[in-house]
Amino acid sequence: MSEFIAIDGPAGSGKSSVSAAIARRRGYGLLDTGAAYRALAWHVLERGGHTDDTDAVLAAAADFDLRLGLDPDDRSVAIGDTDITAAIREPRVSSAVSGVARIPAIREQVNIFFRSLVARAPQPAVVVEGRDITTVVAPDAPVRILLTAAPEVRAARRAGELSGENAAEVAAALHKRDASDSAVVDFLNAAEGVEVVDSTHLDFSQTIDAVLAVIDRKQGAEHGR
Ligand SMILES: Nc1ncnc2c1ncn2[C@@H]1O[C@H](COP(=O)(O)OP(=O)(O)OP(=O)(O)O)[C@@H](O)[C@H]1O
Ligand SMILES: Nc1ccn([C@@H]2O[C@H](COP(=O)(O)O)[C@@H](O)[C@H]2O)c(=O)n1
Repeated sequence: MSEFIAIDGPAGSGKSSVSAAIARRRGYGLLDTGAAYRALAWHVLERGGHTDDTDAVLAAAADFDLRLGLDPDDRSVAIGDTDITAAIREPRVSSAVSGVARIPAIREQVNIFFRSLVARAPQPAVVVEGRDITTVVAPDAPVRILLTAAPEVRAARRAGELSGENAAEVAAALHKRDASDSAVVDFLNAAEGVEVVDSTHLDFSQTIDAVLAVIDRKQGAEHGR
């Protein structure tokens, strides 16, 4: 049985990039749970629907052949035979995704999918990153981390990735998404037993080291090392 390494945090906190680096370094799997929500949002839009329309989201979810793996070196996402790896990162999907994430039945459906992926994983552990992994998906995971950074730092990092986008608009969209998402699950405050790593004053490499230090300490305690 593969072990959960649960990492939550707000948008742009470094969850995906830091988790991928750690999974590669340790030979673990990587599960980007946000990619599943994004894929469903893309699917709703592709069917001509709107993610504010609960019936349209539920209908899309009933016909949702998501292909999402655990290989940190293969971050591809598909629905059936359609590769949507790049499409799910487009601003139109980022703006729509909170609409699918607010629906409890959708959260239950994707959580069943996540748990079954980890249960069948060939790796000894899977780094699972998202918003509710430490609290809902794997509240008993031996390693639970809230990765955060100051809002203006997160916005600047995200704006730095998106060439051609207006920095103020990128920041506004990121904060709007956090506001919508945090009304559904609390990923701004650490639940009991969850360790906080704040990367506001850390560079990328220092952040990886800080997260690895928590993982090593928690796994050592769990396995009596
Ligand atoms: N400590 C850091 N210092 C500098 N840049 C960082 C740091 N951590 C992450 N980054 C960069 O910040 C950007 C956002 O990181 P990433 O996409 O991993 O965040 P995320 O939490 O997964 O965001 P989202 O939830 O919006 O998908 C990336 O370009 C990443 O390389
Ligand atoms: N555990 C999760 C993960 C994600 N979401 C929703 O998906 C959106 C995209 O996530 P990213 O990590 O790719 O930014 C996010 O804004 C949430 O709406 C979620 O609800 N729970």
